[in-house]
Amino acid sequence: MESADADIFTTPDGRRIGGPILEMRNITLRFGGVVAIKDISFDIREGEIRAIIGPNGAGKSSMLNVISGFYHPQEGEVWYRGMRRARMRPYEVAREGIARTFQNIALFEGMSVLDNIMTGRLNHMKASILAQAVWWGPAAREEAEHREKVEKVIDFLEIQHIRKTPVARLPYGLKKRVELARALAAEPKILLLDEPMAGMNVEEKEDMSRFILDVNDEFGTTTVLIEHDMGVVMDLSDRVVVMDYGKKIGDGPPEEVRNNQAVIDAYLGVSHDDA
Ligand SMILES: Nc1ncnc2c1ncn2[C@@H]1O[C@H](COP(=O)(O)OP(=O)(O)OP(=O)(O)O)[C@@H](O)[C@H]1O
Repeated sequence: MESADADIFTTPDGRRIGGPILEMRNITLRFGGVVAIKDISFDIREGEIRAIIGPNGAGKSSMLNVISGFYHPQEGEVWYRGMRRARMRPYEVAREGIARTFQNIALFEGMSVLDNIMTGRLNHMKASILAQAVWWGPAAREEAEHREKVEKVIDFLEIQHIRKTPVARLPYGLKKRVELARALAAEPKILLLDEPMAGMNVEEKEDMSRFILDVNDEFGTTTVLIEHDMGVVMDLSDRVVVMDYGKKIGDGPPEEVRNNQAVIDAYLGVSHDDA
């Protein structure tokens, strides 16, 4: 059940869920004549794993792009940490603590894993690149601090063995893990994952699921994910928003959504009969 208010509670697996950290209020997004999102409202509570699902073209990526500041809705409000968010550019949203991964991996292929993850720290760098070049001493100190944060992420995601490897040489599943590492290196309050399991084999999915579950405990992060693998969504999520043709047709814990007739009709019924 969706609880009425911001009571703090603990999930069966021990994660503490707080009040809403992000609220989408009556969001409508149009591209010319196409209405990608139609008057959708939902909230994301601190510490929870919140999934957005729906058939192809339902508007999931558009919603993620509204959250990340890439798209600006024509109507509606985004409330973040109790305040209405002004229109912001993606880098400003990132600076406010919202980091994301992409459906198609967006890493620097020629750079090492470590250097890719370091780029996740850019928002935290006080000195400009130029200043860093000139004032060598402070910049070196700052770099050491960033390295420490990055090492924590590398340990957490168990990728020490590939830290020097150019990303281009990695198998797909590890690339996805490096993307997650880069997002985590930004120390986000909210982590947006766009199809984190896409293209992965079973073992890679299991690893990724474990990391997503543990991320809150380790870094205090709230996670929002789009995912097509229903098994993963049902296992991982605390609550699920279901979209279809830009509308919200379901919202609640996985078992509730799974039994929602509108959802079954639109999406789940045809291809999934897993218990
Ligand atoms: N930049 C854009 N310009 C025009 N139309 C767009 C744009 N982005 C999305 N749309 C349209 O908005 C609707 C929702 O698309 P969106 O990509 O958000 O769906 P989705 O649920 O993420 O789909 P998928 O699961 O296939 O990734 C679609 O009709 C799509 O064609």
